[in-house]
Amino acid sequence: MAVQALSQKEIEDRLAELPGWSLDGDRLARSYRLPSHFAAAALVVHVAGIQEELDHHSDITLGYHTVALTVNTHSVGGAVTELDFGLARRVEDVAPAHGAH
Ligand SMILES: C[C@H](O)[C@H](O)[C@H]1CNC2=NC(N)=NC(=O)C2=N1
Repeated sequence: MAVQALSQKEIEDRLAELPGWSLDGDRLARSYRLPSHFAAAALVVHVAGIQEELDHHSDITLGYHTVALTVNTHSVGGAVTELDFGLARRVEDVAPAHGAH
C-alpha cells in the first residue's frame, strides 16, 4: 500500500515513543548535542548511510557540537508519514554511540 499522511493523533502517539523528537510545523524534528565537531560530523555521515539504505532523506544541519534533523515525506506533499518515524527510530538507534544526547 502507498505511504499515507498520518493523522495528528497518530503522530502524537508515535512521538510519545520517541523522546526528544517533536513536530516542527509539518516536519518531524530533533536536535542532538555531541562531544565534538568531529563526532557531530560522524553522526551526519552515519545518518546519510541510513538514509540511502531507506531511500528516505532528512534535512540535516551540522553545527559546532550539534546536529539538527527535520524530515517529512515529499511524495505525499510534505506530510509526516510512517517513513519519517522509521528514519527517526533508526537515527535514535545509532546516535548514542556517537555521544549524542
Ligand atoms: C525516488 C526516491 O525514492 C524518492 O525521491 C525518495 C527519496 N527520498 C525521500 N525523502 C523524503 N524525505 N521524502 C520523500 O518523499 C523521498 N522520496
